[in-house]
Amino acid sequence: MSKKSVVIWDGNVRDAALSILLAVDKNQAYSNLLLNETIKRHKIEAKDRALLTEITYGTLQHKMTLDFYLEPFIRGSVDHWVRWLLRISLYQIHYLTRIPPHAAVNEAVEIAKRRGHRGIASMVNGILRSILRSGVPSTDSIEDPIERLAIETSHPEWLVQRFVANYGLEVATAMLQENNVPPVQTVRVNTTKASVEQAIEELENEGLTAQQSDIMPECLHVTNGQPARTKAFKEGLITIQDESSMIPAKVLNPSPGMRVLDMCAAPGGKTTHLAEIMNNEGSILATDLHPHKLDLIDHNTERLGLDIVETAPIDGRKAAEFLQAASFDAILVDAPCSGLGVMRRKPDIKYTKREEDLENLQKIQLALLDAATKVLKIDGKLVYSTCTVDTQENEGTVKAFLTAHPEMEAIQLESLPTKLAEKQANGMLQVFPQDFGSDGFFVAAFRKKGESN
Ligand SMILES: C[S@@+](CC[C@H](N)C(=O)[O-])C[C@H]1O[C@@H](n2cnc3c(N)ncnc32)[C@H](O)[C@@H]1O
Repeated sequence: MSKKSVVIWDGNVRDAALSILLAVDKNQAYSNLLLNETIKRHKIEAKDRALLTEITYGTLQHKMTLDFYLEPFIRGSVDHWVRWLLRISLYQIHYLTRIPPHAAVNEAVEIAKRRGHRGIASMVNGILRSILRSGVPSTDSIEDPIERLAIETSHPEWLVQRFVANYGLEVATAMLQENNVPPVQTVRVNTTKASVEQAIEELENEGLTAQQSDIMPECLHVTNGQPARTKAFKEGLITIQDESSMIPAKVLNPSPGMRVLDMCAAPGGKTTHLAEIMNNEGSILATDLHPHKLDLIDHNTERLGLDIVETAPIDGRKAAEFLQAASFDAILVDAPCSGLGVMRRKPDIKYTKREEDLENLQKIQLALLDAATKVLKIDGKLVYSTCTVDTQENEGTVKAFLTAHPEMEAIQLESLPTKLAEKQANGMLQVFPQDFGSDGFFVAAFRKKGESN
């Protein structure tokens, strides 16, 4: 968050949603962080929490579509906050069937009176009631298919264009639509402390609903309740993590006793998974460019009771200057990336990311991988992962890396659950959000060849 934003809570869900969205827009606050902070600070109860989350995320997710729907009904210019009020109100009217439209209009009018004056309230009332009478306009009038898809799914045109060019219209459309579907909460069971059955039982004893995933065995889908607030979490039985983020450690699959490097490790979601897979035997060096982020890794390892992890502030691109050559059995490079696979969780990314932001990422990714090869043992395994859906940063980086490193070879992704293993091709796996309802993610694996092979 660039500026500290604090949202006042007076029990009015729509007003709080409006304040969050205004802060996200004006101060470049992150929607997920500000929403969580608001809920925590004001101890907002479950019912209000669910509606606040739904209205805030939903409005942000559908912002461009809502603007298209509102356009014919707005005459002249309206204040910034009034536009956001119209968006949250139309979001409820158009997308939330359980809220009676007149209730959404009345709430909007009250907020307009409180924040503005009677004149604004009457304009808001007029606009919303006109939409209720005549319905929202059809997108059929948009001739250009990319522009239409951009408006219908509320993504900027450059992104739609890029996805279509990379993956074709059908896959891109499914992905753009899925980005507007709220994610399922998932947690990873710390198998050094509890079995999957025990973790489910603990969570259910605390009133949550959890089921084992049919993809990743150590993953639970939590459909009711807040796992981060449970005793099971505090006692280190679980980690909050998206199911796709569990793939890289599974693919690296280090054996107990190995020496492992996790090069871009903070906040430690994958470091701790690696330590669990190693049954807390061996050693892991978890490094990150930003020293202040290393505390997050330490907190996580402590909570989970994993003591084989050491942390160090190292720029991964310079790893060979600080670490012994050919000294690691296995290395994970979970690289900085454009994050286009996680837009469901962070819808503001859609509107703030620029195409030029993506340009330098491959250079950093290649520099990290290059350094990793130097500190990897012969026959050692290297896994590269990103939480993005972009051929340049994923397949493109792999191709450039293999060209520059004849001593490295792409290898099959092993130890993956069948449904995921089936999707790999040439030592690479691209998961789209629409595949399993998890984040968009990419993983590739390599082996360092010996002298003679
Ligand atoms: C995708 S996140 C890592 C998430 C982490 N692996 C996890 O599972 O919790 C990428 C991380 O790379 C770090 N980073 C960025 N540039 C780096 C560099 N040159 N060397 C090391 N780490 C870097 C960022 O600080 C960020 O924490």
